[in-house]
Amino acid sequence: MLTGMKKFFKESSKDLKRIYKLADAVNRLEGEYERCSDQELKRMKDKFKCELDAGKNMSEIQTDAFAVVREASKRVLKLRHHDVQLMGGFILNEGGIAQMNTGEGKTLAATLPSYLQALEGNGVHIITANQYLARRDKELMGQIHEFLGLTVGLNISGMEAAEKREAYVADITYGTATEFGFDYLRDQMVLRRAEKVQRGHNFVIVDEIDSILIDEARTPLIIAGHSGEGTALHEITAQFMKSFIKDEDYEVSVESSAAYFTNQGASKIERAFGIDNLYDLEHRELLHNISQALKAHAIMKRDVDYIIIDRRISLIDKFTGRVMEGRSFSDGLQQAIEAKENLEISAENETQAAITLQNYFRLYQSMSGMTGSAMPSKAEFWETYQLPVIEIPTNKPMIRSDEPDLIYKDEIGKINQIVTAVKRIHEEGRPILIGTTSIEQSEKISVHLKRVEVKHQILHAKTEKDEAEIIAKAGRKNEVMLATNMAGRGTDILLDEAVKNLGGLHIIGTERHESNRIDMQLRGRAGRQGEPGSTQFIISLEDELFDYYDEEEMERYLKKIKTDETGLVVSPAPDKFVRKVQETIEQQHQASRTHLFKLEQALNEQSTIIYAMRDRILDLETERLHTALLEYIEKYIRRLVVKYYPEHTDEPGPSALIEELSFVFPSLDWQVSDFGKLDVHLVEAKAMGALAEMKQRLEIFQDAKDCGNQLRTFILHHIDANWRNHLDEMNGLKEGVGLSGYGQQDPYMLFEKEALSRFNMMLRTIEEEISIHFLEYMESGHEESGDG
Ligand SMILES: Nc1ncnc2c1ncn2[C@@H]1O[C@H](COP(=O)(O)OP(=O)(O)OP(=O)(O)O)[C@@H](O)[C@H]1O
Repeated sequence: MLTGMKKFFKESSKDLKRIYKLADAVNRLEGEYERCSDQELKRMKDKFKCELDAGKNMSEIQTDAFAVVREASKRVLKLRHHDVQLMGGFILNEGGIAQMNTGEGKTLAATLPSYLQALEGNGVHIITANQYLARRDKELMGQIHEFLGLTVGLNISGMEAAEKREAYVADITYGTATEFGFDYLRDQMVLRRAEKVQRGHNFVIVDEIDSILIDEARTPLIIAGHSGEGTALHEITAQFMKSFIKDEDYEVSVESSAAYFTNQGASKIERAFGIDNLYDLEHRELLHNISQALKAHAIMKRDVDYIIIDRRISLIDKFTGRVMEGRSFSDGLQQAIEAKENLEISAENETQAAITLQNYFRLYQSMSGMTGSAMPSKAEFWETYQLPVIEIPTNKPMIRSDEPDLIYKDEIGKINQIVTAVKRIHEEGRPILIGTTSIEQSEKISVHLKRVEVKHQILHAKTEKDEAEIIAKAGRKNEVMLATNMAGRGTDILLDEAVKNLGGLHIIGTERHESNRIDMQLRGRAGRQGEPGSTQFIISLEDELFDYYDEEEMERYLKKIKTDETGLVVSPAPDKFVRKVQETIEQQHQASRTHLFKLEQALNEQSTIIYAMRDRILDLETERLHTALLEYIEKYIRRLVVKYYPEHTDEPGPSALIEELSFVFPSLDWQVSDFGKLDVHLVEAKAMGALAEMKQRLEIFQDAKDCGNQLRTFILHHIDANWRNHLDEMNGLKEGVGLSGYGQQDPYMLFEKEALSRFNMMLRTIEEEISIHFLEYMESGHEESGDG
């Protein structure tokens, strides 16, 4: 039904009419539910559930359910859902993306479909942009659901497994995408079913969905284990890089965030390490290590890409300005940065499980989302995820004034203008939010504001613990807040009444972001709920954004520009130029997302197979586990027989077969002379006879205490170890696939083919290892465990 509905959604305007009518129907029910007592409202849950059990479908009860939630909200939070919020709620309920302007109250809109969907009892997940919002929304919106008799859970990082399980059992669970994704990955590594924390993937509402499916699309979640590589080399190469000079020893391509050694640089390394050719295969490890050291030295910036807290590196998400919980740089880069910063070097990691956020959300029966900035990516949402975007009108007309950008030739002109603008608006008493793209930049502007004695608060990843307090003050008279993108998506700055009369919050953007959507989010902190406000970007052509743009085109433009005496670019059409740069960069990003998405698909399917295989082992009872084990061994034996007695040859390979079989059945005394004369069926029969003996031994083994679980661990251990190896191999394979094709062939098809063949090989290796090690394991007193 959902697919049909989504097709229907494509015809957006027709849809809007239909949704209007539904909202109207809810309005007509208002009087009826107003007359209900609190208890009666609460009991509606049971009534709806009965109706669903009796065969009604959700669309038959949706208007009543929405009316009930609205009534509860009026009583509990004193907030009455606007009609546009009801409309957003219907879109979400049907698995679409509701484009609702910033500040329209998406959080409250989500309470409607989450109640309705939770009635089925399979759990609803609400994904917020960060943990601060998850907690805020759970505590606030949760009151409505609890009032209506539902349970509400909060899932945040650092919780014990038992607490997480409790959060997931709730009817509605709030949390961030990464936390849900990591829980899923951890669930794929448990050795007992009861250790899992999630209970399935039913219905999810993703707030700020463009942030998750677009901005974060290129960052996978990775659970890494230690592989225990040495650290000394990192220290040596980091030290060595300090003497390297840009454009002499290495070159930087900002566009692709990469740095390369020049010939001179490579020779320097070769001399220092006493080798002939750095690029020889035998120096692969050194080359890899020193390339990462170069990246750490030349590309990765402290207080931009990462911060150091308690002598440890934490990654900063440039789209949200927040620390990326639980993530570290992969492939030795983390260690290279630690060495550069003279920190203790952590053990190098090997991928144990990985998933991209998009693929995680594709696990759900139904996904829906909301955001104030979906429209620019409407086509991508449809093409990649088959998610329709429906634009919901605002409740009140938007009166915010978005002033044209001021574009300066250089940074000095820009900062002067920012300071002038802040002083002028500050004198009027209006609160100001200055949005920056990094901690480094915030600190720079802070110095200038201090010089002119403008008091200000600073919000960024290092001051995160004070976030709620800083935000609470930010809408008051005379307040100036300097913030990274942390004050972006979801941040709700409440204005004092006096401030509304002065003209509301003024926002200054100090850099255009790589994506216009992020600019929209920053502007969206002002003019919420029809309130007054204004915004303006004050930028310079020296901003980082322009580093990503084609160098020659940039130079050509710079030659043509005319500026006034303050350095403000007046022609030719600076705003048009900036828009073009931003669009070009967005297109590049989209191409690379599509590339990654295609590569991920093969691996995603394989993960599904492996995880299903694990789940089967987790769920089997001891006796069935034996059968499963014998099946593995039987398959392996049959494959061996076919291998050495291929169908159409007369020349069997008995001695090699016996050798391989003797790994599985070491006590068997088979002579080559017995085999040479036998035909293939007899060989197979004999091997199966040995298997039957093994079955008997298993039965004895079965009597031993807890043997079922030990056996489970044994099998899972072999599955997991091979899967980890495979993931590692696939990472290498992915790197080798360029955006362009090889000759006439489609690179993705080649990749898929290779990925499939390696996967099948891995499945065979799992059977082989289990077959070969099983007897050994039984004889060693079955003590082998899953950690290794
Ligand atoms: N029906 C309503 N009546 C009155 N106030 C409301 C209503 N709905 C939401 N609000 C208020 O509007 C403000 C904005 O709400 P919220 O932060 O949920 O917006 P949002 O759409 O999520 O914004 P963003 O896109 O920035 O995340 C909040 O202060 C909220 O309390």
